[in-house]
Amino acid sequence: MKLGLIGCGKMGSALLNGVLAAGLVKPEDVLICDAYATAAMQLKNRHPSLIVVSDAAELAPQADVVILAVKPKDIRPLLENCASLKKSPLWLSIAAGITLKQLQDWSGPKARVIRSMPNTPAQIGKGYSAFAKGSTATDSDAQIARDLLGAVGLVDEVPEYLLDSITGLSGSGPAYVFTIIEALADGGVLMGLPRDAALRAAAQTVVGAAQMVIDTAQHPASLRDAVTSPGGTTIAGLEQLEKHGLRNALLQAVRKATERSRELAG
Ligand SMILES: NC(=O)C1=CN([C@@H]2O[C@H](COP(=O)(O)OP(=O)(O)OC[C@H]3O[C@@H](n4cnc5c(N)ncnc54)[C@H](OP(=O)(O)O)[C@@H]3O)[C@@H](O)[C@H]2O)C=CC1
Ligand SMILES: O=C(O)[C@@H]1CCC=N1
Repeated sequence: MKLGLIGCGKMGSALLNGVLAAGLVKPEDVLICDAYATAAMQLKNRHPSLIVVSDAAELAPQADVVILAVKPKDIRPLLENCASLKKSPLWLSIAAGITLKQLQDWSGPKARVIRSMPNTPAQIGKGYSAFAKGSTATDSDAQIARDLLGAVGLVDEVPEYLLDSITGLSGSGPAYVFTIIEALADGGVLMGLPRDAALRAAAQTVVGAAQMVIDTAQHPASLRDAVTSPGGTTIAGLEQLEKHGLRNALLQAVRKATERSRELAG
């Protein structure tokens, strides 16, 4: 399979680094391009066998599958520019908000399109992605999306209407969790821990707690109860989280981000 990547920015490079690390494709079978040439060269420096081409119109006919990793606003002109090419790849968009109907309208009625939403932990094989396929895409196209996204973490096929909420939760979610880790570490510093020790303790606590949710399949509330001794330290901390609205802050973050994803469709 010849894989193309259009847009070698933060998410495109995270995804490609993850796919290459997983060994799903060889770098010599991957074509890349970016409007900002330095972005493509940074990837090329890391994986010298990657093939750098000048633009999407040059890349698309040479690839079987193309990951579209440009900003939502750049998708339409890019696809319309490629719609008249003789050979069309399977388009795998990761753009927030851009719908299957838009992808199909802009790429032409025969084009095969998939809309997906990965997240940056894909870079280390710990991503979460969801995708939905367009009406002309086949089951084997869905399998390709499952293989590519699955090479860098967990993946689910979902009805398209769920993808904005997925974007608000797991697409944007790493940023919420980074903020939580930073704030936990600040708390440790406030209480006298050296900064590096506080950051290490905070990050590993988040990793461990998340892994327990996945491995034990227990409800988070039940796992939390096991930490929370009567009259102990944890309940004193939890009281403050409730008082200062952490739970509602996270609910509202996912709600706003989901609404923003819906707005991005225009
Ligand atoms: N960042 C994240 O965590 C996630 C992002 N996404 C989605 O991924 C997409 C990319 O986001 P992100 O990586 O953050 O963005 P970046 O801005 O980091 O990367 C996009 C790159 O694409 C380039 N580009 C724009 N137009 C073209 C074109 N026609 N041909 C080739 N390259 C082009 C841009 O160049 P220039 O800057 O010169 O325009 C830029 O270098 C977005 O649609 C976003 O919604 C999805 C999941 C998570
Ligand atoms: O902030 C954004 O719009 C992108 C989409 C999901 C994560 N980052």
